[in-house]
Amino acid sequence: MDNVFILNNVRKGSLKVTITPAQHKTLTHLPKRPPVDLAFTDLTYRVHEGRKSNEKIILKSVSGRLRSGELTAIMGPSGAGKSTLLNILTGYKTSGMEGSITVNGMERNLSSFRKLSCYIMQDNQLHGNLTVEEAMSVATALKLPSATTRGDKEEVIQEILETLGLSEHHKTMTSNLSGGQKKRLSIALELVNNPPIMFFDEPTSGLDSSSCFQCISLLKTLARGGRTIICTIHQPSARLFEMFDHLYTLADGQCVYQGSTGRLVEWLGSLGLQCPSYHNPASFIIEVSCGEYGDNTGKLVRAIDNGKHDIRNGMPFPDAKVPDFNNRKDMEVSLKSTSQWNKNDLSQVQEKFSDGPAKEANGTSNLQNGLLQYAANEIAKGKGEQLVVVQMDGEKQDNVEEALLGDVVSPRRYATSELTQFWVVLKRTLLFSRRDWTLMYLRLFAHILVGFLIGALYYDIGDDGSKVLSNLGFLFFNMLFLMYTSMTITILSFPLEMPVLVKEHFNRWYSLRSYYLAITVSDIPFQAIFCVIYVVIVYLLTSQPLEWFRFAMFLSSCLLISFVAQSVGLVVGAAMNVQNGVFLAPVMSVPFLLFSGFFVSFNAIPVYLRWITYLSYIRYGFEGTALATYSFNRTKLQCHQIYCHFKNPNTTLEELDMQDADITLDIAALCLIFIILRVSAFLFLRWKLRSTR
Ligand SMILES: Nc1ncnc2c1ncn2[C@@H]1O[C@H](COP(=O)(O)OP(=O)(O)OP(=O)(O)O)[C@@H](O)[C@H]1O
Repeated sequence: MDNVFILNNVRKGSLKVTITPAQHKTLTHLPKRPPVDLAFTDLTYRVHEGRKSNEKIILKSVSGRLRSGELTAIMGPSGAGKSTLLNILTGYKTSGMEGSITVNGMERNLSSFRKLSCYIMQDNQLHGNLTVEEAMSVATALKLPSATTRGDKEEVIQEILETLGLSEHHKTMTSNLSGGQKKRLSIALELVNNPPIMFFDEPTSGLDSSSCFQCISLLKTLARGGRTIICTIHQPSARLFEMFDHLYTLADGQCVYQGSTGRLVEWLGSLGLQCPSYHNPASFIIEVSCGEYGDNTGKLVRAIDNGKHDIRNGMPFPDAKVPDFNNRKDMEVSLKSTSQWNKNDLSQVQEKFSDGPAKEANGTSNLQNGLLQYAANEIAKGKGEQLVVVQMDGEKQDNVEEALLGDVVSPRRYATSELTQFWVVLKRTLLFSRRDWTLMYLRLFAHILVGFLIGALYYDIGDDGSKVLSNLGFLFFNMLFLMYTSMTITILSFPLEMPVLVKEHFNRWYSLRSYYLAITVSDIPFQAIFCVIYVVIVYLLTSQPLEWFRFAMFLSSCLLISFVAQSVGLVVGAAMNVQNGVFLAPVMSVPFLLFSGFFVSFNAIPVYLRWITYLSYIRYGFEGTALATYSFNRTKLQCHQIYCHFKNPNTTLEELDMQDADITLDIAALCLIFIILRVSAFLFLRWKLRSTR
């Protein structure tokens, strides 16, 4: 970032410093999007704690307006409800909310709104194994329509990276970027489709003062491009605070200030709260909200009408009295002042957007419309009716129709087809596997090492009639080893993907279906290769029958067991966190191991417990390998002792109650369990994504 900042605007008495980026960088290659204003009225958010009757109100009927072309800060003491408000405005939280949210004066359609907005969460949520350039390529491949040419995508990437000061680092791995660079990359990724509304949760957290300044000045530049930029921020320095155009302050779930940052001190002064000289106004409003100057929250909330008033530059302070909309005179006064505000707003907007000047001639503005609607509703409520009146500024309405209605008409939720999303996510996942070779080598090493160990332990026992019981132990161990290796890998790795998935899926990069398909398909070839290597080693070293069809059946059972166990890992990984999963998955497997037919034969199991054997995938795998080894008219085994009870393979099958078993059924059962588990994992993942919101 090489923005040069100029200081201006020295005012009488106190030094008033406005920091303005001297040189605006423009992003010319991004898709054109309309300016969008967001308003919320009487927003209440409740949660139930413990018992259902224990209700907690987090946001208490707050209202506000967030305008395009402005950088808005949502501030307040810890626990005031900033993140909650942001989560509601983004659409991340939807349940438990009351009140109305409008987009350019029209009731928000969440699905369309999410196409216009992006939410950049506090912890960046980036994949560390990609370079900046690769991460940007993935973002452009997913967020720009497939029709966009490769050249155009590259231009978009180059332009964004240059504007955000990341072009020097395009080959740097994301994990090696500094905190500020990671934040800029998060912004760059979302900027690809040029969302007109961008939400940031604590964009400056964890950054030093210089990076904070760079970050906020970047947000300011984005706002100056006509976007609506909203971020929560804890307690900015005076220098940062001055950079915000608009401040929305919460205290205890209520709005204590809404308006331009420049008028905060004056407004508080008018209410008898004098900000000490040389004191940071941002700190002062937080201190006031925390009650350090007495209990002023009620007074401030009433004065600002819980966010319905807006303290604008150059406008008289609103009457702290709440207008009575049943009183016609009050309503006329309010509407008159609103129309004045909007003329002012419009002239500001005209200055700001050289490419899209607002037309004063269009007259009625959104704020005025909001008030008109509010007034009409208030009057209607008095008569026991509910009116919904929506009037709009002509230009904005066109924009919204283009962006919102256009999207509603379009059946597509995403910029690209699900096939493209699948392909891009698959390629990205394979790239991670290539980059993260440690885990791959470990898995390969484990399969080879254990293969040789087992081969040495059970060396040459496969055709020995006196060692059939040991051979059955070998068959069972195979199941155990393949089950645990494939299951634990997924339990450990899948939940780590979750935060990035939440962000990317919420910001409409891809559908959950394409993502899930891609990540489930991506590991299957690796697991298959490891399994084949292991099976070849142990099959040969233990001298199992050297017939191709037996080997094929043996291998198929082993492969299916590892795929099914991997699916169990996916279900557990999708449904719970690593700690719970690591404990629960092996514990859950115990009944399946007990009822596998190795420890107790089917006929010896009490009738009321036999149903568990039908659910035990280990049983089908064990039966499959046992049949491959001893069924299909296998000739008698060699016997080097006086008497070998299991010399005849049929005796072994009888002992295991497998003489009537059919390997086709075992394979079919494993395939069915595999499909059921994969679908269940998808459903759990969908549930988890919804429940985290
Ligand atoms: N699901 C929930 N159940 C119970 N209480 C909740 C829930 N979500 C939020 N809260 C409470 O609501 C209040 C506001 O939380 P929120 O995270 O919005 O505050 P915040 O202003 O962002 O705080 P901070 O600046 O510390 O992050 C807090 O007291 C929090 O404990």
